[in-house]
Amino acid sequence: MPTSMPDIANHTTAQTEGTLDWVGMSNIEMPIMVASKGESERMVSAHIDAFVNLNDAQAKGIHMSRLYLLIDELSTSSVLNYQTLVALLDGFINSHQELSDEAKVVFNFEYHLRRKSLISGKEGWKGYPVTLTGSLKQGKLAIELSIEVPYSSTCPCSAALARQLIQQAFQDKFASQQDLALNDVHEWLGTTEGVVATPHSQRSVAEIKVKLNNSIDDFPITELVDLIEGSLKTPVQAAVKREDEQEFARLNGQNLMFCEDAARRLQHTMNQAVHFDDFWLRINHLESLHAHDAVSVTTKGIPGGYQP
Ligand SMILES: Nc1nc2c(ncn2[C@@H]2O[C@H](COP(=O)(O)OP(=O)(O)OP(=O)(O)O)[C@@H](O)[C@H]2O)c(=O)[nH]1
Repeated sequence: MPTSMPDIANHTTAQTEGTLDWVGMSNIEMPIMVASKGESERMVSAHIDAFVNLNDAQAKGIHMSRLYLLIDELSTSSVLNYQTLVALLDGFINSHQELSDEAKVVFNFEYHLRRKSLISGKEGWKGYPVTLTGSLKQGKLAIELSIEVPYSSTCPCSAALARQLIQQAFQDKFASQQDLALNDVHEWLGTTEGVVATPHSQRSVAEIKVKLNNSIDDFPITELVDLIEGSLKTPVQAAVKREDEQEFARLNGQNLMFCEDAARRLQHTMNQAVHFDDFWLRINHLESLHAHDAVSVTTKGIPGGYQP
């Protein structure tokens, strides 16, 4: 490297002095090997944000290349797990000794899991948007896992209204008949005149964030997905045969929910999951009745924890 190259970051001072909360890079694209509990390590295509604070009010700027190269080393020679995420944050701060004492890194990626069909025994891939965030602020480490889980929700109000129409249609059809033949009713129920109305369902998304503590070695991505899908009961499906679709219809009918119901279910489940220090969740029902969404938000509610 020629010795005469200007080094603005080191040899100039700020035009206007001031400390900054975060300085760094956003949307760095890199392949990253991710270690998740119970899964083989796998490569994901990550979009990464990397930051340190700028504590020196006069310094021109941080050394972005140092942050980039530390992440690059993780990408090419290591695996992302709890320990390497913490080491990365330490590396950010150590590489900026006179400038920074806080660090933050955010990994966004799609994580694919094999998911089983409801009845047929088939399997298929489902991709879940995952965000892993690590920060070291005032010596305090925070590691957070957030995930989005799509599912189906059927409106309980619409179901009740549809049932009423079905009852009315039954009345209209059979009220005048003296001897009701079981076969006639059975056959009629199998027609669109019998089930004259169907409730509306919607693609819904549970967004959930959890604080991880250092008792965790590997990121519990699958565990979190299983908890959420097991609680809601109607996750969207990958491989579907007719028997799976029928079971999905039954599960939807037996798990009618407003966005409040879904949030309370997950709240209950997450309160039982003792090894997550804190949680935040947002339920989004992408309505098919309305053009807008029905939304509910809740947290564990611990002092100093997540805010709604
Ligand atoms: N701090 C800062 N750097 C930027 C920005 N935009 C681009 N860069 C570039 O990031 C590059 C890397 O900066 P440094 O990490 O200081 O590079 P370097 O001086 O070769 O590396 P060291 O010798 O380790 O300090 C420089 O070429 C900067 O111009 C910005 O907004 N802020």
